Amino acid sequence: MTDILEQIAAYKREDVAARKRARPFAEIESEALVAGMPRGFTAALRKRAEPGRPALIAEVKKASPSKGLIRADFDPPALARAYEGGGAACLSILTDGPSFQGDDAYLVAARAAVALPCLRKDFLVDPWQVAESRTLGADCVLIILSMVDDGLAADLLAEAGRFGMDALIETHDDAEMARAASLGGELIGVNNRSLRTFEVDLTTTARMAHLAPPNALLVAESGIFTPADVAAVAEAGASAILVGESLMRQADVEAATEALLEPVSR
Ligand SMILES: O=P(O)(O)OC[C@@H](O)[C@@H](O)c1c[nH]c2ccccc12
Repeated sequence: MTDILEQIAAYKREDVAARKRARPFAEIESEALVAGMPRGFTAALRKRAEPGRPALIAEVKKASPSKGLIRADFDPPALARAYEGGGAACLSILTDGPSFQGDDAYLVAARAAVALPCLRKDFLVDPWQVAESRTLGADCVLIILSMVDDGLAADLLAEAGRFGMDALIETHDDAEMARAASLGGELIGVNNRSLRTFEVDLTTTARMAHLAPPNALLVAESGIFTPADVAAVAEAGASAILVGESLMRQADVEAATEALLEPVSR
């Protein structure tokens, strides 16, 4: 059975092959090396995180394979400014077209509108994409362990480091957390949503947090809707949260961002 991850990996490999033909590695690499200073992504999260109050990575997300269209009125620079004003520490911008209606231009435009570090949210299957991400302004890339083997993950991580970028290593089960730890990941995410079944379970973070290396910064990803959800993953050990849908569905994104980060009294 081919699940969605395999489908995505297949079209990404084709897409990257085409992009590479247009811009060989030596060319994209030299562009990446002169693309300016990355904004420290992990550093910004560390600076913002407080005990019981995780730092927010706010996601610019138009649509998803599980939810379809999430936000019709979609203006990446305006959304980026709303997130910044509402207290986000960093942004995540989806650039995958086929599954998420993202675009490379959304990353460029959103980053230009704010001072926040930006994650390029896409599916990496080739180190060439890390260099490309830097040319688009990305300060951080995503490495989804369920899509890559250890050798490729290590190459992607090293490539990010070479360009001064951070990498968010995404896990979904105990075995992947063990792989993230042995890769020496400094920024490790637990996706509460299975990318294979789309099932969301917020307790995934709590079940896996104790396996994260103590020096890593832990990010709880997906399915976070309320200040109580934020408090629950913070209690489980997350120092940062990655939130898209729940904020994208609000008319006033800035106010919703502020409200989500409001501490809950218990
Ligand atoms: O919209 P949500 O449920 O708040 O989730 C955001 C983010 O975690 C999610 O978009 C995501 C996490 N990992 C991914 C990998 C690929 C695509 C998307 C994702």
